[in-house]
Amino acid sequence: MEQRIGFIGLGNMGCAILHGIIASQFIPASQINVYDIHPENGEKLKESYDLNVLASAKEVAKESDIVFIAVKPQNINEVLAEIQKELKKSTVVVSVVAGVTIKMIEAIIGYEQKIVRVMPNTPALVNSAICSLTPNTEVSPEELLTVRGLLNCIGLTEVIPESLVHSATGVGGSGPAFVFMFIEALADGAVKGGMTRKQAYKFAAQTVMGSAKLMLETNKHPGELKDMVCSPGGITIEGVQTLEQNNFRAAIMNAVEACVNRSKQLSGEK
Ligand SMILES: NC(=O)C1=CN([C@@H]2O[C@H](COP(=O)(O)OP(=O)(O)OC[C@H]3O[C@@H](n4cnc5c(N)ncnc54)[C@H](OP(=O)(O)O)[C@@H]3O)[C@@H](O)[C@H]2O)C=CC1
Ligand SMILES: O=C(O)[C@@H]1CCC=N1
Repeated sequence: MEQRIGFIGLGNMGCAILHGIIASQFIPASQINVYDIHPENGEKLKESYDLNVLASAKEVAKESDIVFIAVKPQNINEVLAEIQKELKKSTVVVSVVAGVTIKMIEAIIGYEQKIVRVMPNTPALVNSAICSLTPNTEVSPEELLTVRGLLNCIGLTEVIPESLVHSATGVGGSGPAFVFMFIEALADGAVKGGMTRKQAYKFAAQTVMGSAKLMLETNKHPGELKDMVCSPGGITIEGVQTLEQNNFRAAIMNAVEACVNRSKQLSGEK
């Protein structure tokens, strides 16, 4: 891949994507341009990778063919306003900013600019992300394929209509936080039973990872996989009943719904 990739915003999400891309060796670090308002964030990356730490968002926009915007929603407008004049017509702007719609971005950098909204998640750091992609009409199928190819090196990808990005945010973007809470709670249960914290985290994390891998690789329904664990008159079904009595599923659904609603609010939807 000859394209030069730019990152504006080197926080949790920007760095997770960047580390994942470099670890995949899909492109050399020398083809990556980065900028963060905190110079130390770029300097820290420079200690590990031979990438280009630039002095402004403008320079990243000027020197890159694909520009990832990975700042918080409250900061994106200033970034877009700053880079607008530097963007080439051929540059693809990739926004991972939750709740900020393509129209909101076009309103600042222009309706002819190529934009892809992406909703990634932090497992990008270990090349195990799920990223949704939503292009505007300026992005050609080949250009979308290029961006998708880049994101395929950090995990799974799915092209979705913008109407589904709120849900992708709730389940994919925010989902890892709920999974980590679940892992912590699983481990607490094991610690209550006498396991050390370290052992409990290892069992809990591997159980979640293994269960997800089992589902993704067998394509079996989660209910069927749950039933495979619940021996008749056995142990697991006791726990399942407890979770049902405590509205476990509803609690998770409500958490995703809360994220969807917040995303809609950020997008100016009712
Ligand atoms: N974290 C996640 O799991 C996910 C995040 N996202 C999205 O990714 C984006 C970034 O999130 P996250 O990485 O968590 O946030 P972070 O705050 O960790 O990272 C953003 C970085 O950009 C910096 N920044 C702020 N303004 C500018 C600017 N004008 N120019 C350059 N850098 C700037 C921030 O500095 P400062 O700290 O001073 O603001 C910070 O260092 C958000 O829009 C979020 O919605 C999407 C999916 C998942
Ligand atoms: O919490 C947030 O706002 C970001 C977007 C999705 C995950 N993290």
